[in-house]
Amino acid sequence: MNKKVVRYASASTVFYFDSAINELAGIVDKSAAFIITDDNVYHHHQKKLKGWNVILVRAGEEFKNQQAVDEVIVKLIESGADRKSTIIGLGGGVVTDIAGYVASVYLRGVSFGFIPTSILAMVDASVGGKNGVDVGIYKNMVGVIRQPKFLLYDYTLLKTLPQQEWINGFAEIIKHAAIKDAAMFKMLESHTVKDFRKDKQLLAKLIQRNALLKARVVQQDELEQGDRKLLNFGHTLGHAIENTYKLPHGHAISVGMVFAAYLSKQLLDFKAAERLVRIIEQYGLTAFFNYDAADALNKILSDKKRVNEVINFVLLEKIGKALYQPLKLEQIASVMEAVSK
Ligand SMILES: O=C(O)C(=O)C[C@@H](O)[C@H](O)[C@H](O)COP(=O)(O)O
Repeated sequence: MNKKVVRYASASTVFYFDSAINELAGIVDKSAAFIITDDNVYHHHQKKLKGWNVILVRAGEEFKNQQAVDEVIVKLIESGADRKSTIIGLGGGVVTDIAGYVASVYLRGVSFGFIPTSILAMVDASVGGKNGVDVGIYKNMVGVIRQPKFLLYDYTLLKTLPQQEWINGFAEIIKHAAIKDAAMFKMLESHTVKDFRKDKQLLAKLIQRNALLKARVVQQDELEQGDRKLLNFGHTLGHAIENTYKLPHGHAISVGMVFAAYLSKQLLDFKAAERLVRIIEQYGLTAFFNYDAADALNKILSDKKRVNEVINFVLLEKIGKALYQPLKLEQIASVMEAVSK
C-alpha cells in the first residue's frame, strides 16, 4: 500500500494507492460501515463484500437522481445508521456521486470514503469532493463539495471493467494532460488503451499521476473560484449533449474538448486542435458528433458556469496550458455551427 495524505482547505483525504479491498477492514469499523454499490459491481465482487452492510443502487447515469438518494436514505434509516457510521461508495462515478451526496446530507453529514471501480472514478469522479445528482437531463444540478475521508485504490477491480468503460475513463486523463500536463500528453500519444490494460505498473503510475494532479488543483481552489474551473474543460458542451443523446460521459466531454479546441483556435490562435482530435480518436473516443446546435446552446444556458448571458468557457492556449474566458453565447454559436456538422 502506498499512502498519501492530501490536505484541502476544508478537510484531508487519505489516498491508499496500490491497495486492496481486503484492507478496508483496517481503515473503517466494519460494523459501522455501509457500502453503497450498484447491481453490476455487486454481481462481480459480491464475495469480497461478505460480512459488510451493503446497500444497492441501480447502475447507470439515468439513476443518478434524487429518487436514488431518497431510497438509500430510507435504507440507512431502516438499518439504524447513525452519526458514527461511515458510508463507502464502491463503484464508478454514479455510485461515488450518490454515496458522497447521501453521506453529506444524511443526519446533516456523516463521514465517507470511496473505492472507485472505474478508470473515470479513480482519476476524476471520486477526487475533489464534488458529489451530487442530475435533475432530468441537467447534469449535477444539485450537490455539495465535501471531501471523502479516504480513497482506496484496488486495481484488480478493473479486471471486470468493460473495454467501453476503459475508453470512457481516458477522456478525463486526456483532459488533465491537455489542461495541465504537456509531458503526460506526449506520453499518452505514444500509447493506446491496450498498453495500459496490459501493463499494471504503467496503469498504476498513470492513475496516481492523474488523481494527484486533480487533487493538487482542488487543494489550491476547493470551491471552484479560480483554477478548479479548468477541470471543466470540455464539460460545457459535454454536459449539454450527454444526457440528451445518452452518450457516455467520456465521449460527450471528448466532443466538448474538440469543440473547445476549435474555439481556442479561433480566439487564442491555439495551434494543436488536430493533435487533440488525433489523441481522442487514438483512445477510441468520439471527436465529432452530429448534435442539434440550437438545442445544445439552449442547454448551455442552464450550465452552472453561466452568469447572466456570459459563460465562463475553458480554452487552451497550448497543450498543457488552459485558461477560462467569459464568452457570449453568440461567440460560442458561430464555431458550434461549423464543428457540429
Ligand atoms: O471536479 C471538478 O471540479 C471537475 O470539474 C471535474 C469534472 O470532470 C467532473 O465531471 C465534474 O463533476 C464536473 O463538474 P460540474 O460542476 O460541471 O458538474
